[in-house]
Amino acid sequence: MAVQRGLEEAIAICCDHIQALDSEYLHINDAFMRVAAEDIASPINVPNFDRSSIDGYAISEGDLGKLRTGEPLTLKVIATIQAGSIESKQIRAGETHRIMTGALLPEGCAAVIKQEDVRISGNLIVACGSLKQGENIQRAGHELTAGERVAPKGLVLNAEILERIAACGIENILVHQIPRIYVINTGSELLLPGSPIKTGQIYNSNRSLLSAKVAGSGAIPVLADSIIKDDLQQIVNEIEKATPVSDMIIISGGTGNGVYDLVYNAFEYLNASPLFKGIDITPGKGTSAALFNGKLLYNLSGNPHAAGILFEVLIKPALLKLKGDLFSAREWFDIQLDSPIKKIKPYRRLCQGEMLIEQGSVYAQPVSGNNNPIKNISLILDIRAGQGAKGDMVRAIILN
Ligand SMILES: Nc1nc2c(c(=O)[nH]1)N[C@H]1C(S)=C(S)[C@@H](COP(=O)(O)OP(=O)(O)OC[C@H]3O[C@@H](n4cnc5c(N)ncnc54)[C@H](O)[C@@H]3O)O[C@H]1N2
Ligand code: MOO
Repeated sequence: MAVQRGLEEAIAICCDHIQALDSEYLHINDAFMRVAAEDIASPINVPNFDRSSIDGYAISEGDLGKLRTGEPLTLKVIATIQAGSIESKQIRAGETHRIMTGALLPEGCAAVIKQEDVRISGNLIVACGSLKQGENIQRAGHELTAGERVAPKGLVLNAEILERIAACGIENILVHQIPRIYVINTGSELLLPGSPIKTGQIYNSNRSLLSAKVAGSGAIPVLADSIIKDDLQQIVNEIEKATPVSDMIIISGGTGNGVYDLVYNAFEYLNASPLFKGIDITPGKGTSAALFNGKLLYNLSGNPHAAGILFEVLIKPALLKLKGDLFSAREWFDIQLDSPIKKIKPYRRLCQGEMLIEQGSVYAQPVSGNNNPIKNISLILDIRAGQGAKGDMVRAIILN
């Protein structure tokens, strides 16, 4: 039987019932923002040869010692080495090779002197000043050694990580499949934006809210074609339609105990395994979840304010788990309220907030409900029973 749960318990129960989606190999150019499904290690040293880190002149071991005496040293330029040249050259005392940044060092090269630091006279250079052994040389494996980990399993592959993977010469990457999240909005009062509205009707804004939240979490929203009326059979049919084509189903509306709140009845009708019915938190206290054919079914409040907050705190952790993302979970942290909550209540509440920086310190400004002027919502605040006065420390997560 489904029971009411605390928020943390509800999150854990949902996460315990799912696992990361299967993986597939993708070409590196198609892997942006996908999640690595295995540790990625460099198969080679990067670079895989000793190279010059500057445009300059290669100095042999013997000539390096001479330079240390402080006397100017004249060397004959006998070659120019371009980056990309794979020809192995040898440098002898009394000679130098002009060498470009990133080019293969000639054998016997002990350091490279900057071209700005030499005087050029025909095919001779005059160098002076002391150089350290290995100066301006990048050794093989300077960036990465063969076998070194470039990206751990579970990491979202951003531009910088993809650059490192490419630098190792890896062409195909094993990544998790992207979760497809089916969004169903129930409510006989709902209309899609663009349709003429009659008194008593409202536009379905949860569809935009939830599909944007899904997309913003790096998953694919799959939207029900139409609005689903508060009708048991319609809800059941839509869940049956959604299950084979998605990895998780989010249904808004119908979490209450009114005559037409039928989503949970649909869960029961379908024999879905109940996970919880109700969460001990406001808003969203009517939120429920069940497991149907291995997929999580969530029922969020129809109230968009509640649906948005519950998506962030309850659904997002499960979505990250489905993605195989082991690193993006948000940590709750403590922050001071810059202004009071409208009404202090004797129970735990979640609310939206803005992060403010004042004189180098960070504060949270609560933003309540749907009927506020649009603000840059950057936080969700967790207000404990009795909290909410200016200066109170509350818990928060940053939205991204
Ligand atoms: N007797 C009680 N009634 C209510 C309680 C209660 O404790 N006792 N709780 C209230 C709270 S709090 C909420 S939240 C709602 C929960 O409602 P439902 O999840 O059943 O959602 P609906 O009744 O369908 O809608 C609530 C509200 O939101 C509007 N809505 C619904 N869907 C959408 C949508 N897709 N886009 C935009 N707006 C939507 C809907 O028209 C309602 O105004 O129950 C309270 N009642
Ligand atoms: O529980 Mo309602 O979901 O407070 O807004």
